[in-house]
Amino acid sequence: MGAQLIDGKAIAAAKRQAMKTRIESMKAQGFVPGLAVILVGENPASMSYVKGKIRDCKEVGIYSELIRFPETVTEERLLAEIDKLNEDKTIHGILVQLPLPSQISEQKVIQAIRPEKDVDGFHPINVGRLVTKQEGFVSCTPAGIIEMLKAIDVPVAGKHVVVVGRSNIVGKPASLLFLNLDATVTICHSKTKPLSKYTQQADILVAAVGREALIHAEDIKPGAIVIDVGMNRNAAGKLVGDVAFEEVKEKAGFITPVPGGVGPMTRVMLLENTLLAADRQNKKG
Ligand SMILES: Nc1nc2c(c(=O)[nH]1)N[C@@H](CN(C=O)c1ccc(C(=O)N[C@@H](CCC(=O)O)C(=O)O)cc1)CN2
Repeated sequence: MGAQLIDGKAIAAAKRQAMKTRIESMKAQGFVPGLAVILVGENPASMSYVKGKIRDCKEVGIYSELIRFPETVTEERLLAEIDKLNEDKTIHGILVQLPLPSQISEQKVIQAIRPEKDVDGFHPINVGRLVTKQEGFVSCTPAGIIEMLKAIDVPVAGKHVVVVGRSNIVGKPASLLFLNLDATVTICHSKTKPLSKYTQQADILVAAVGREALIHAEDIKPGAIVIDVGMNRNAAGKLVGDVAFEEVKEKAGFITPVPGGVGPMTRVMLLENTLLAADRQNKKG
């Protein structure tokens, strides 16, 4: 029997629909949630992601500003813009699209954003809050993965979750989120040998490495939930994940597609984080 597909696109669409009412009621109370998106350069993928974020904001009724800089912008200029947005009362969330050109320190930029406006959840204060299970912002892709599991009614407590990948954006925060939900977590990476020894034990397997067909059918336990975070272009230029989808879907219990799985959930969680930021800042006054 084949796996059930976890349709991230449909889950995200339902979430956006539900948000519209919430935003209407925020507006009725006299405030409009606002997001500023900073894009440096003309990387086609980044341009397309940013366009999607602005489109999502428009759809649900979030005010958005797109601020663009040339590839050659200085770190100082970028930091000055973030300072301005930190003070702007109409902006509740600030996002700087990554990656940034080499003359700019990503860490400096991330740390310049006020933690209350850090809707990407990348600021060390928000990472620390996740570590210590306090209220903050959680990075959008890991938060989207948890929302997907909620949508299909899969409890996480007591499950063995194996996360392959240890990036600051996905692998590490995903592992912490699962741990905070009482899962038993194993983190694997490029030096884990043999990888399949660990992945075969996973009730929930998260593949977040960025390598096409890293996970094959023999690498998973029958009935496992397989979450594919990979976004790779194959030889034919087609977008594919880290999981060999056609073979793994025959053995898994649930599986996410690429595209249409984790990607749309990443987008919708940015909207959720922006609403959360707006709510918190409105309450503080
Ligand atoms: N500041 C940030 N930069 C980056 C982040 C991030 O969360 N914050 N993540 C990625 C890019 N990203 C969002 O910014 C992102 C990538 C892909 C998708 C998505 O919906 N993908 C689609 C397929 C799109 C395609 O066809 O090319 C899918 O999976 O269905 C959403 C968000 C790096 N930078």
